[in-house]
Amino acid sequence: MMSSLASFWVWALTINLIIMLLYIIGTWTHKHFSKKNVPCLKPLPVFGNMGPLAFGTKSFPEFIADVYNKLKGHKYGGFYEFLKPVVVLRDPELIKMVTIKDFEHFLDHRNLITEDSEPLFGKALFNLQGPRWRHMRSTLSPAFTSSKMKNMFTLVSECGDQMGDFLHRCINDKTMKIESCKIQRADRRLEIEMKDLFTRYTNDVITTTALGIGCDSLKNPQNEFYTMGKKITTMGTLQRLVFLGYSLSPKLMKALKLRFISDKLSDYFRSLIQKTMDTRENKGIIRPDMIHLLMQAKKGTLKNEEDDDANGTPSIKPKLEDDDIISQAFIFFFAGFETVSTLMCFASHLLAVHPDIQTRLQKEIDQTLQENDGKVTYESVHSMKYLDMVLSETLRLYPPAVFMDRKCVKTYTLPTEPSYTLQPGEGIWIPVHGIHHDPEYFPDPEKFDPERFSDENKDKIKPFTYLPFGSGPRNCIGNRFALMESKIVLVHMLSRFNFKVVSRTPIPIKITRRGLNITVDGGFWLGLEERI
Ligand code: HEM
Repeated sequence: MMSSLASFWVWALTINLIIMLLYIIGTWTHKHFSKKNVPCLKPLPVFGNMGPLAFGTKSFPEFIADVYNKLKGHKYGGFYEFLKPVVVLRDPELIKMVTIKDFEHFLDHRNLITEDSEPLFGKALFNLQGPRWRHMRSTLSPAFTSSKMKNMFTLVSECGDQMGDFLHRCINDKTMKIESCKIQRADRRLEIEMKDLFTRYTNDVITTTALGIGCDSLKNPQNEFYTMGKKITTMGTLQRLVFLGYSLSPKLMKALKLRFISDKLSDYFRSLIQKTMDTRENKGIIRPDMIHLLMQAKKGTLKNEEDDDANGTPSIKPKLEDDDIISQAFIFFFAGFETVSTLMCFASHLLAVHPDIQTRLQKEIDQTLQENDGKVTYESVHSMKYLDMVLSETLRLYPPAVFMDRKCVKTYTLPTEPSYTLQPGEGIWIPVHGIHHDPEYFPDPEKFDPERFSDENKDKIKPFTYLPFGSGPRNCIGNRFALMESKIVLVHMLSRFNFKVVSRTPIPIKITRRGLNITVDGGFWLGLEERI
């Protein structure tokens, strides 16, 4: 009896000690901000302030807006990414300092994924650090100038046209098989899950422009590029856990060999690009696409018209290795597949729900096409002001990148009260979704109102409160391409079809709490009918 009582107490003491130890470890860093009198969110042991993401109780945008709103009244505040203290910037002036004026202190994104844990990601521009990032960014920038966009325009426009033709046939030819895509016939119209449709479009655009491979993912719904692209970019529950694991401890994830992308997928991608480059090299094929520009960058012959010196001598960049090229093509694919299709889903949904705005946009498109003999050209697409306003407002309401980050690389004292000095390695979050929904900057923030971006109004937007593509030298290198691609598909679609609300259209929109992709549960269903 005595011995079982003693062993009970030994067990109870041991369990208590373990709980206390875990508590001490799990809250070890959680006094970081309060000790410095910095306003901060109240953390939970181990999870810090990541609970809503870890437990799936909030969607990613809701989570970011919540962090932003809880720090209301402060220019910046503290947040715990599990055990890691992170500074959240709220004030536009501070965002300007960090992303532009004092950029030298915040050159890098936080590289949770390193080159040795995930080589394809690690070597890609987004993850590169310091001088290697500088070199790669200046090497790749010439691939994204207006003149290069103009050269790629036709390739992208062909994808938009191809999609329009396919949908036209779907409506008119009842014998045509469409089972593999999420498209259903209903009388003289189609009901379409727009995420499925637009990821097929972005897949075709990115395979033709970044990989140099022509593809028709509507006609050939199971093509391997689309299947692989979906696998790479779907951030489901497993990827969400891996992402959270990397936020908690990149070292642990590396030791456990847990990756975002399986070896099979990364080997597939690597050999695809390598083969394309070899074929181009051996057969002397030249095509106006990104792979050609990357191959020029590899040879050091990619010319940046804007960099030429005063005598007109072309500036030549240093050479790159095959692996560097493969990683950049991969990040273009990754970035282009998901973000642009997300933007297109929200844009088409908002247009269906606001038929007056849709009609006004169609009028602009019709008139511009009429003035250009019905042709969709680079100049005509870029001359459409209302189109630009509609997309800008969509990016405000639903920015596909809900937050951005920076890593401090040189000690920096924030130029505000309370004083706080960031040490090298410390992270910063900029809560884009929260800022875009702040009524102080965007009155009636939940209203879809393209007029905010009209010529008369756009200058009233406070600088550094509209950040869909980030800010400063580390902003999105693909922003021109993304906008061009989105404008092209809207022109092709709206010149031929109307977007309509159907019974399955999610109203109001509820962004999913599962996974990390910004999408809606049940899908972005819309009706599509031909214009008469
Ligand atoms: C609507 C579509 C897109 C959105 C909303 C978007 C947004 C962003 C944002 C917010 C960043 C971080 C910026 C910062 O930290 O200041 C970024 C970086 C980046 N984006 Fe995009 N992006 C889009 C499309 C694309 C496309 C189509 C490409 C490539 C073809 C691309 C390539 C990149 C790359 C390579 C970076 C890293 C830049 C660097 O670190 O120097 N993005 N993007």
